Amino acid sequence: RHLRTSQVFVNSRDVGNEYDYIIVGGGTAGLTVADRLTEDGASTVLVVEYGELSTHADDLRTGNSESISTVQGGFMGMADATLMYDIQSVPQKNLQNRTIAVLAGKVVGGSSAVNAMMTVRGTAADYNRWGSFFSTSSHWSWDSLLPYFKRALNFVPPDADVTKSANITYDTSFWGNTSSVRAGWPSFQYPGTTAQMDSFKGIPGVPFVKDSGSGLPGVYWYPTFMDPVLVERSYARTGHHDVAAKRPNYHLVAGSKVTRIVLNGTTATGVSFVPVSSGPVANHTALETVVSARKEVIVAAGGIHSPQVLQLSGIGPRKWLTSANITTIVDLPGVGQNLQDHPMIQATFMYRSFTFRPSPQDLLTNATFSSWSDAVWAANRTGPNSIATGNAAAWLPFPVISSRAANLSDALTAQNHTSYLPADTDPTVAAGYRAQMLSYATALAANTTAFYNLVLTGGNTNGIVVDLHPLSRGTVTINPANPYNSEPLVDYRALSNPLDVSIMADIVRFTRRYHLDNPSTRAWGATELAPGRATQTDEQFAKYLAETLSPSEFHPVGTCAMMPRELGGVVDEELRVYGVKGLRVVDASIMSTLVGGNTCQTVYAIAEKAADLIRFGPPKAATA
Ligand SMILES: Cc1cc2nc3c(=O)[nH]c(=O)nc-3n(C[C@H](O)[C@H](O)[C@H](O)COP(=O)(O)OP(=O)(O)OC[C@H]3O[C@@H](n4cnc5c(N)ncnc54)[C@H](O)[C@@H]3O)c2cc1C
Repeated sequence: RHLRTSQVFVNSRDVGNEYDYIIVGGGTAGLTVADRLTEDGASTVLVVEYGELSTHADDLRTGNSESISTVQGGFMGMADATLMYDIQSVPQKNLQNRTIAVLAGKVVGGSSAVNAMMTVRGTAADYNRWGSFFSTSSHWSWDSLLPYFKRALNFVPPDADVTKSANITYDTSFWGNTSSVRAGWPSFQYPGTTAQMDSFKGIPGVPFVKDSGSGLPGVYWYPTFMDPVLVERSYARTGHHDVAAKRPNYHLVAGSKVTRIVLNGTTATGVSFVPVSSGPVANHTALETVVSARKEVIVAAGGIHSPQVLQLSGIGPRKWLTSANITTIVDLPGVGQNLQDHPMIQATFMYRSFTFRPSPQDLLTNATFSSWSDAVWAANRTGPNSIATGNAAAWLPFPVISSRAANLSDALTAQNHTSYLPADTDPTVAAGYRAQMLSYATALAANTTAFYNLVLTGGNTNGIVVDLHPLSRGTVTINPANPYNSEPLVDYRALSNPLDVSIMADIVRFTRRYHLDNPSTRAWGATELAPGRATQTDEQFAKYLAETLSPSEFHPVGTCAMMPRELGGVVDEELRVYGVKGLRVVDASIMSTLVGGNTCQTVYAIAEKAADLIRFGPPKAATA
């Protein structure tokens, strides 16, 4: 059975024996790299993807299911179980043993098919930090990534009338216009959103930034991963797969799980995969297909599954591999360590006198507004239904939100960092953690890294704030009881570094200040619903966070970190796996430290840069 084009297969029988490149995972990064590598018309690429190609008849123009293409609300994809992996974290010791849903997209397009479409970058300091772990002349820096951010997305400015009425600012010099992945804007904004942004002027020191792509922290507008003409999600499948699938040198096999990278000694020579439909299988089963890579294997299975694929292939911490009965080919202690994600903290406020109309709540309570909204959507796909999760937020440095930035910075420097890692952590991984914490200690006291995120929706209630740089580090481990047929064990190790409580407490305290003790919001009459005024001290916050914290905003990174090997790194600056020839990792897992923003745009930029590293090698200055 062939799907859509002759290059896309659901049956391994149709796959060739040998390709120049094999890409494990047809997600955000994998499809970007595949598109770029096949642009020359000559290099042959096979993408092996666990999920299916969405061929739903919901949308005849793009073949996407409505769960994927619908923009409104931004959450449809993640609520569709057919598109998501079914993973629960291990019980979180510091969160009253709660388990947490680990969300990741399982479909051609990966998590870009199901994400909330917020199109943001981190700050320049976040990207410079990655390079700083190598040298001052590293080619991983804001300046060297900016061209790849521009290549990654095609920015389409917002409608002139909406721009004017909502006071949207942007600067196209930070954007490109060539990619088939679009950064678009809804054709409507709620007036309360602009008011909520302006109200940050009531707090001294809050920066306002003209464009979300400028690498600066502050309050700003940002676009949506959306095709502004179709008013549908724009993602790696529509922007890269659909482009590459027209080329005879691009093949993708869907519904196929890579079980291991095939190694000849310590050289990657291909991959082995099995049909997902076959259910549980033993390793080296008769069902497996082995395909050879003439040049390279590129692992792009995402922050949760890339470390799993490496570990199943014998590349990882020897102790974990031995316990799962897997022969160690390369003892690489960092594989699956250093898990980071953005914790979401509940801080819920409700306004009694929010007079800005219409507001998002009117969609539910005002029949006239909601009928108008449906009518303009039906007529020409405009109006409130073109908003995903919103386009405005505050991304603030720690000294802006906390009076104890210098104290917490000193406390972080003075910590015995290793004591907050699992007891058997390899010394190289511990050294990398220490380097990260020292870098964060500087960042906590500086105005260049955003720690605080509050999304502004224009409504009369607001409930979630995000810690953009948690200090705690988790793990992703193959399940020793059944490594080939179970999802990996994901342990966020939430709040394992106790300073996270202090930082998150200050994040909530600042949110209180914004809503309750701010001349610009006073008239709105905010009431605090959570945590409630009784929660004041760090100790009280520790209890509140244990009860309510979600350690994930679905942005897992760091598990195949780009760091020097002596700092527990898994890949070098060219994203090559240490100790293995012909093998790279290209996806969210290579971020050594989280960026202060949702991760998808950064993944696209990493993948664009990786495609150049693969085709042309490192930039000239870096090799000189
Ligand atoms: C629910 C949700 C909401 C989010 N919201 C936002 C947002 O609003 N804005 C934002 O910027 N970011 C958001 N993100 C994060 C962002 O989407 C991800 O960081 C990014 O897409 C990750 O890209 P990736 O290439 O690393 O992994 P993915 O895009 O997840 O790709 C990995 C691919 O590998 C496949 N795979 C895994 N294992 C195997 C295997 N063994 N064999 C074959 N294939 C395999 C997977 O099926 C998947 O297709 C969100 C993520 C989620 C899950």
